[in-house]
Amino acid sequence: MTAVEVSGVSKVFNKGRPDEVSALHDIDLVVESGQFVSLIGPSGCGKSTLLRLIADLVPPTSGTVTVAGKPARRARLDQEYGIAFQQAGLFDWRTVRRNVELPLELRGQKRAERHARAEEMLKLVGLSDFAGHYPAQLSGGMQQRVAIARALAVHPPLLLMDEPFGALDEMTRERLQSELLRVCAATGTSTVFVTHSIPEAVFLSDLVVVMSARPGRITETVKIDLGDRTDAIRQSPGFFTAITKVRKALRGMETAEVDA
Ligand SMILES: Nc1ncnc2c1ncn2[C@@H]1O[C@H](COP(=O)(O)OP(=O)(O)OP(=O)(O)O)[C@@H](O)[C@H]1O
Repeated sequence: MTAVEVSGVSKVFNKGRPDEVSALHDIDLVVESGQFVSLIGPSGCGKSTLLRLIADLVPPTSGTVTVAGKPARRARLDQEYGIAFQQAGLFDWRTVRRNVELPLELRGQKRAERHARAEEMLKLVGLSDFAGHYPAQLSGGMQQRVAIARALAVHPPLLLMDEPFGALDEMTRERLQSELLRVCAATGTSTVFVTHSIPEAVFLSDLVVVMSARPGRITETVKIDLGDRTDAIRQSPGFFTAITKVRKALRGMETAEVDA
């Protein structure tokens, strides 16, 4: 089954008003089960809007969005996906464990079950020792890991992430990228990931979707075939070749030479 299917989707904000914005035009996108797909493109090209459409946080003006074989609204109600945004969005007054338990509480899960699942997720992101801490006692990277643990707590088949590592330093960012891939592989989760970073998109993805400036369209999808993502991959010729390919696609120069 496909994880996400976006067909002929356009989005116009404030339609018919002077401040009308055509944010997305005729988007077709398929994310296969277990695939990691990144969205990249210039600021304002509609990456976040596309992610929000998949999450059913905004409705499309035209076209259809299917998640796990269901209309986006049904998928949202069934909690078919987890979301993690740039700000970790944790609740300050809840401990780390109780932040991770929140989506399970909303599902009406029993205390012991919630507890066990939260422990399992925190172990997965390497934060077992911090379960009783409050978010303010953690670094930004640790808070992001809690947000990822929370997004994964209900074992959603799909993870939607909007620049989750944007505010982090380069070393932490690279470490979390590797952790995220490990967690997704362990749980079989499909991911749609918005980023501004070409190396990040290439390192993480099976497919990098390149979008053009407003109204956002998909101009190219670049398949990334790098095998196991060890740290050594970041130094490999294949990694740099893929980066150049995405950069060319972003510049709209499929054939011309550009500096790598
Ligand atoms: N709720 C809204 N109401 C009106 N316009 C909106 C709304 N949300 C987004 N837009 C507009 O839609 C366009 C696409 O915005 P979006 O946030 O999706 O872009 P983006 O590619 O994620 O940008 P960035 O890379 O800067 O985060 C922008 O012109 C933005 O102003």
